[in-house]
Amino acid sequence: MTSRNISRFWEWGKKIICVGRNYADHAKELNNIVPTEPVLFLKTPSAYLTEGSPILIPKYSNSVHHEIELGVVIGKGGTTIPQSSAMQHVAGYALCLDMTARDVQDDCKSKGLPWTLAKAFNTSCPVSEFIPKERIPDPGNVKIWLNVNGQMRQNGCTSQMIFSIPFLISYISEIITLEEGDLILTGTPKGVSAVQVHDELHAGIDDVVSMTFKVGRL
Ligand SMILES: CC(=O)CC(=O)C(=O)O
Ligand SMILES: [Mg+2]
Repeated sequence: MTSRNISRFWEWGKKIICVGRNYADHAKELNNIVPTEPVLFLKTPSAYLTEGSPILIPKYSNSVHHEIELGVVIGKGGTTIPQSSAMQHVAGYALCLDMTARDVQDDCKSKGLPWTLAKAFNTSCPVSEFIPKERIPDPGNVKIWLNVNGQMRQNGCTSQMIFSIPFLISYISEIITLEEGDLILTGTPKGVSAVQVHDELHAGIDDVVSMTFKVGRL
């Protein structure tokens, strides 16, 4: 059997589990209630995008927003993982975008429908290179930022998360068995806004990693 390389986790086709409203400032900017339990939703592996290919706005949306997020790559699977050992299940990190068709999400919310069309379309999860866990010793205290065409739009710190990474791993693993190669998106800080065709999105985690994506349309 050929062994797979975790540094290309996006090719493995495993789960993308997303946490919403994990930063109070972002929940408030969208007039959402600050949650007392994590809000979870999923993206499909066809959402993955790596640098060099454009983010494609789907035909059915006129308002796709950027959401910059720290992604946690699972290295060791498990069910009902205690918080105390949760970090032992982490292989590393990736900077991620949770591209969101906000107009469609608003419509789904008003009708009580799931967010799949808004969140899980192809190219809705651009990712940076894989970052081995040793390169981010304290993932609960790193700056994540994003600019669009050179203008800063998002500049947050993971210390602002409502639910910590160990808590999220433990909470999620009670409901969904985590597997090697799964990715957890940990939520976005404030500053989300709509992107336009030809925009250039440039984002980073402190001085650890940066990534650039262009926007196109289907
Ligand atoms: C309202 C949202 O889209 C929630 C979300 O994805 C987040 O990161 O917060
Ligand atoms: Mg998000």
